[in-house]
Amino acid sequence: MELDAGDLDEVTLTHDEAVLMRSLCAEVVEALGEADLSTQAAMTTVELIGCRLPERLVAALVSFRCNSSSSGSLLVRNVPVDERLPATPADGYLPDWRSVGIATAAQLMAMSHLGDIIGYADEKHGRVVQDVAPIAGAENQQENSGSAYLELHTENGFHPYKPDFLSLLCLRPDHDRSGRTLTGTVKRVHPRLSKSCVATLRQPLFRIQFSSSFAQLGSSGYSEPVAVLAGPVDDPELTADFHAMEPMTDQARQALDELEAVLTPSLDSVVLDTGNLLVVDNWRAVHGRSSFTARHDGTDRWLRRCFAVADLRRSRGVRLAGSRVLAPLTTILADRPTAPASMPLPDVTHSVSPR
Ligand SMILES: O=C(O)CCC(=O)C(=O)O
Ligand SMILES: [Fe+2]
Repeated sequence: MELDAGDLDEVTLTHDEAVLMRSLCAEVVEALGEADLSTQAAMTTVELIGCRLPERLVAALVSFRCNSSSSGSLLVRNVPVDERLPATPADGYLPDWRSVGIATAAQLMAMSHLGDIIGYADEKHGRVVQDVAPIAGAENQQENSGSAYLELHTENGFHPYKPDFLSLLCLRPDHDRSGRTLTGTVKRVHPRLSKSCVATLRQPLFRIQFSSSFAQLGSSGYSEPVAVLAGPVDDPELTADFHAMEPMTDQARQALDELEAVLTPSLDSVVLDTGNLLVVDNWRAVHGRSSFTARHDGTDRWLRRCFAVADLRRSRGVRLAGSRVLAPLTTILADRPTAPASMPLPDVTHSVSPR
């Protein structure tokens, strides 16, 4: 069997592979029973059973983990999900993961090959698999509960422990199949960026506003200044958010606008369908979503999202022993040593208001 997946953007599981994966999912559900998913014990169970996933799928995930892909994403089709799905959760919060146990196990097993799965106490009660569904009244929110165009972003780019990978598993597409998930990477477009733009994007002249679930009273509400680009010239790491990122100088604003103008026509887009798992390299690609119309009738678009980090030990001090859930961001920041007084602060005199 050819196991070097190379630069692969897509894998479709064969019938036999999907049957094997479904039986492993059932095994995970059975083994976990009533267990709390956000514990190390549950993740060990997932990982052990996940070692037996179809070799072709594991090879693609391992290759993506180590080499990424030219699009910064990997789409896996024909992933098993539960035969009878409950209604799309109207409040974006499924009471019990076991009602979609097969899909949950499938996503966790796949993600366990990309890194260690984590959740954030600030988001959906720290769940390690979260529901992404449109919420009535939140249509225009720049959050995954909205249905308007969701601008391109690095997931939790403002967070000191942002995920290295995220995945979105589709349980239901929207009725009109117009909600397209978008991904974009600088690897594709770097020759089209001007030299001065690249030089500016490599400086820490940008700060990112915390998304609402992470912003608590008393916090500054912004990340430390960050650079948009880092690392290799022809395949840089990218941290961007075209909604929540605030350039701190006029030059930084121009550079971010140039990046957005160059990136937008180059995007990959996919209408995720039932059983499609999209994995995104959160260091190489930004993602977003086109608009769609929600009906709030129990059959709306429904994705489930999961995060993984390459090095779980980095966050040891901000998790309880045996837990995969990171403490609230305000607690993490409050416990951090303050910057030495001599550290120069970026010039914020030309700051512009966020879009
Ligand atoms: O709805 C989508 O396709 C993407 C949503 C998203 O960006 C997220 O849940 O992080
Ligand atoms: Fe996102």
